[in-house]
Amino acid sequence: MKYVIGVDLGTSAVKILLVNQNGVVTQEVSKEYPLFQEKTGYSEQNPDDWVNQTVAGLSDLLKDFTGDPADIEGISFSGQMHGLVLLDELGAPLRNAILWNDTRTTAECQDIYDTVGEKRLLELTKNPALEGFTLPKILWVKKHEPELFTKAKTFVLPKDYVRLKLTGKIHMDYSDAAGTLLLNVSEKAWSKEICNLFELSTDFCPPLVGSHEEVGTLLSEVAERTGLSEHTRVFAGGADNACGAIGSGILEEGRTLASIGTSGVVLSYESSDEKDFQGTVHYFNHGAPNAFYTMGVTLAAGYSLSWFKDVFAPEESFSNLLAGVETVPPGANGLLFTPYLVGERTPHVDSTIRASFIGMDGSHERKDFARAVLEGITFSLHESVEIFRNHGKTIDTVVSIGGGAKNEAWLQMQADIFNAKIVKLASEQGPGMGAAMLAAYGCGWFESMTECADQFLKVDKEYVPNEANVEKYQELFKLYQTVYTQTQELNKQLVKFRK
Ligand SMILES: Nc1ncnc2c1ncn2[C@@H]1O[C@H](COP(=O)(O)OP(=O)(O)O)[C@@H](O)[C@H]1O
Ligand SMILES: O=C(CO)[C@@H](O)[C@H](O)COP(=O)(O)O
Repeated sequence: MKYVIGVDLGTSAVKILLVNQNGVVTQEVSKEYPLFQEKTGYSEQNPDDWVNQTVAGLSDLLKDFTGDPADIEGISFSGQMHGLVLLDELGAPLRNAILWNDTRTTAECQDIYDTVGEKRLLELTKNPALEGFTLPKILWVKKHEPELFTKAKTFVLPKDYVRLKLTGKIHMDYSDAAGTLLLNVSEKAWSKEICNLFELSTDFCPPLVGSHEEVGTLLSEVAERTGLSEHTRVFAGGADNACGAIGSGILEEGRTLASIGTSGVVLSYESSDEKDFQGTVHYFNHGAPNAFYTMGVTLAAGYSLSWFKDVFAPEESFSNLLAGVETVPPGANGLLFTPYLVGERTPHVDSTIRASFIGMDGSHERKDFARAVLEGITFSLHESVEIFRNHGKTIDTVVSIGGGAKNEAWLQMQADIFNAKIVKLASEQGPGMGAAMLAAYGCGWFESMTECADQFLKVDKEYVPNEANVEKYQELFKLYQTVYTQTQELNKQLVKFRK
């Protein structure tokens, strides 16, 4: 039997899947790394933690693998998007990576609008200037750490750094480059116009490749440390949401994905770059050749639940924490939660808004709070579903992946809040599966990504909306939406009291 490996470099951990030619996940390893939040709005990771944990994970996987390592034909990557990894001329990181959920760059986003113009930026990149994207982070380092910036030879995104250390070769794929705000998304080329306006030489941007393209083989010392064969073929891989889409079969018009990792996204396939959402949702290149996707992003989706667990039940498992939420009625007995722990992106581009619990009552128990957190996260994702519906998309079926697909009550809640059928696949690890599928397609096992999806992806269970709950949630969603407008000004005034 032949195998491929999908490496998903998430924000909480790297998750590695060994997948056989039938699409069955035969082994899984996960290794965590820390997140550094030195100040409010800051979010960083050490790029070498990613590499060390990926190598350690691959080595654990190979220790338990009973076959011949030469049968593992290919490996590919999925990675948290947008994170800035600045490299010196030797390819060493000059500082910690500044991540997608770091919102320190509001001033730099304004600079981008002032310099490029809002309309022109949308024409070139198909996206607005958002704090989480990479160009604002580059400009922040240029302004605040000028000496360090003079040593910067190039930049990469998180999974590109790991791939660089595994192969010695530097690349960035289109689906991830789309989130930098330096790519002309339609032309699939670095925008000379934007680079010139910010005095960035085009050498500063790494060579571009397609997600399924072969970029080399493993360095011999990496093969030795992991137990993999030196001949393992390495394929570029893609942005985690592009890979999540591939790993969930979002490969044709009309397909929708809800992914709840650290962030949460609602994503829709686009066969062309021609639709106009006026920047209300992100518009990126897909990991599948010549396709696109649109998506709305909740910054703290799974992160809200992990935060709640870390603060109020640090010793307990997620399943313990969520035990009993199904016995609490919709609306959590009058408790609402908004998940703005690190600010928000969709539909409110706002780096100063913070989360709220509204309606706390002396009778509330922990399970009411847990249900309110799940509902708040799901309401936030529903804001993106509504944007898509308001632009004429039909959303009647949604594939759910990530943490949100690990809990039955949460899956049913998604069906009731989105008022759509929710599909849970055999593996909820969409991005890792998508990366494995890119390697399988790259190895030539299939004629197309769709053929690969037909073979690899299996439906496990479907959840249909409960009419009575749908009605209750429609009323609650309107109340949820007013919390943002009612707390926006209050949060601005609280900024000076934050860390
Ligand atoms: N058993 C569970 N039930 C519900 N949610 C879970 C469970 N286990 C993990 N999660 C959620 O999933 C999130 C992690 O999802 P994952 O896709 O691995 O994230 P990332 O790719 O960002 O590292 C956590 O933040 C947590 O909130
Ligand atoms: O910023 C975005 C998308 O624009 C995030 O979705 C990141 O890509 C992080 O993903 P996870 O760690 O939540 O998977």
